Amino acid sequence: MSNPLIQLTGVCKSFRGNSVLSGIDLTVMPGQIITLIGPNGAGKTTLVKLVLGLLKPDAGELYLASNLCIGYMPQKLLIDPTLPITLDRFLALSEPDKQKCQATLGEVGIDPSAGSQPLQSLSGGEMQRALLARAILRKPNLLVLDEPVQGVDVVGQESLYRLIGQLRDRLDCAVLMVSHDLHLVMSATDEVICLNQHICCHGHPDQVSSNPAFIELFGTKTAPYTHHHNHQHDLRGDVVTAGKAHQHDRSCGHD
Ligand SMILES: Nc1ncnc2c1ncn2[C@@H]1O[C@H](COP(=O)(O)OP(=O)(O)OP(=O)(O)O)[C@@H](O)[C@H]1O
Repeated sequence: MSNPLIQLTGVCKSFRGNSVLSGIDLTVMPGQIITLIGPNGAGKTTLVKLVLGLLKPDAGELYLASNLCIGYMPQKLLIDPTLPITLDRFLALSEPDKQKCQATLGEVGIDPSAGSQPLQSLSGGEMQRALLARAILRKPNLLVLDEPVQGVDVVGQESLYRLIGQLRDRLDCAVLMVSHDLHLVMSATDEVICLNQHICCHGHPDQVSSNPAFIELFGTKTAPYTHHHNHQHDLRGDVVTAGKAHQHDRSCGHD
């Protein structure tokens, strides 16, 4: 059996005496996709920063594998609107080989000719894909993604999560990501960790969605509902049946 890439045992973190994380146990195995989910202020980004080594735990153990190579995608990147930087130059800061950068752009679904565009001119979805391209340039064995679909419309979110799954398969890397929407990541994750300063519950997304601790945090209305697809969606995400589009709910007759 392979060794973990990351292992946290009993990790605690406080800021100015306020406990933000306590007793956190987390193991990330090679190839595994783990999603951290929790309300605002739950400590998700703090946990990510501990994994990245940007913060030190106050207590507990943090083990990082010696061969660990992390590709990080931040929640958002603030760029001065007057800064003259193209997408190509932005990627060159991480990887000087232009061909590799162009190939990576293609891999995340951006036309490589967009590389000459100012970074500030990219749409929200393109920017997230550009950040993902930068994160995978170093061929990491762990991708850390802090709210990767932020600012992306619902159809784009699904396709970005699909892309993350494809990248995991191709790069054979693990993924640790933060999300606010369990519904959307249901099919894209192997394990969900529901965090609210401590780990409230964890496991396969199906188990977590019916866990009382999850329902207490997110309510039954947001508890995700899943279905198997035997139908098509239109561009807005509605289901197309016999030429008519409708939105999914629990009363749908189809799978
Ligand atoms: N450097 C810091 N100094 C003081 N407090 C901090 C610091 N970093 C985070 N906090 C506090 O820790 C708590 C957890 O913050 P964190 O950003 O980890 O939450 P989160 O779950 O990622 O939230 P969100 O979903 O809103 O992004 C918040 O109350 C925040 O104000």
